Amino acid sequence: MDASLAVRARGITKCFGDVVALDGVDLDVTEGRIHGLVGPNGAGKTTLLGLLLGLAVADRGSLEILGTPVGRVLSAPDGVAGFVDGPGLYPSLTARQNLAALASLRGPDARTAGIDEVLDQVGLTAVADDRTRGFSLGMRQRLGLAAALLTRPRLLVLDEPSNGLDPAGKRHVHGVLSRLAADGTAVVLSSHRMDDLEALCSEVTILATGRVVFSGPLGKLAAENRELDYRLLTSDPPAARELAAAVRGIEIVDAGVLVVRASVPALDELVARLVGAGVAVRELAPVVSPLETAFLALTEQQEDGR
Ligand SMILES: Nc1ncnc2c1ncn2[C@@H]1O[C@H](COP(=O)(O)OP(=O)(O)OP(=O)(O)O)[C@@H](O)[C@H]1O
Repeated sequence: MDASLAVRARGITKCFGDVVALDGVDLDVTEGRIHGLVGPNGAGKTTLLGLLLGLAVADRGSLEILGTPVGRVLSAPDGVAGFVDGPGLYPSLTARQNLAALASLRGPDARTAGIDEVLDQVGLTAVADDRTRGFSLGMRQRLGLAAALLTRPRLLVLDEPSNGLDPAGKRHVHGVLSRLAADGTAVVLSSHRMDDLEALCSEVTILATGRVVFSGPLGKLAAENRELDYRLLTSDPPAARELAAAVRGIEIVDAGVLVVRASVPALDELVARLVGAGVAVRELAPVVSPLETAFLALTEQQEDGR
């Protein structure tokens, strides 16, 4: 057993009747890391998160959470908090009353953070005494996060936590999750937003039809020899086009707004030539992120193999 692993899953299989939702899934999540779970609809993400939260048990395989093997009986593992399919809230109670109800359900001996503290953490202090019936999706998501933080979890499990959040809300929640991870909490979250995952996660697991098609550091996905399309804004577009056309390994995809298809070494060569020719590079960014490119390629490969 590896003490630094918050989750160690081996060969996890979970079926619903004839549907194999998870098929021999291995997953390692290290303490203090934010681990992203991605996959097309129906890939098994929510099912896997539900197993981590103790909402269901696997049919086969072994699961250790925070160093303790999970048995075959339904129970929430100690130190784990979070939600799938949106947080469960009482609509007729205020945000503060919802949290107070949850804290009292946990009993006087439970490790519980202060209600004001968690409301402040998620940025809901101003609406603490409003009934949650009128809360937007983003506000409900934040309150769900506050409810999870109430338990001071060592493993936080979140299904699409950025759903419904505006850019400021998303930034706020990203800050909360990053600080938790810096303090040693492991965070596992699912998302369909590749930009969110790239901004937050150090590791990702890609699921497709219940199987892991990639698991590991994000950097490993953005392999340097992979060709991507890059948008290039410079101080002298005609000169940039001419220089791009002359670099071996660069294909001009769009000559209007300059988009080039290149591997990282060819792109480096182009940037060096631009700088050498006195052309300023104002923006250079992949049109589709490395994670999304890898995700699409890996899942298409799996679809083709079926
Ligand atoms: N309670 C259930 N009863 C029957 N089938 C289920 C149940 N829960 C999940 N499934 C099936 O298991 C498979 C995986 O579902 P799951 O919800 O885990 O996928 P997901 O990756 O979270 O999808 P999405 O991105 O759409 O939320 C799907 O085929 C789904 O229909």
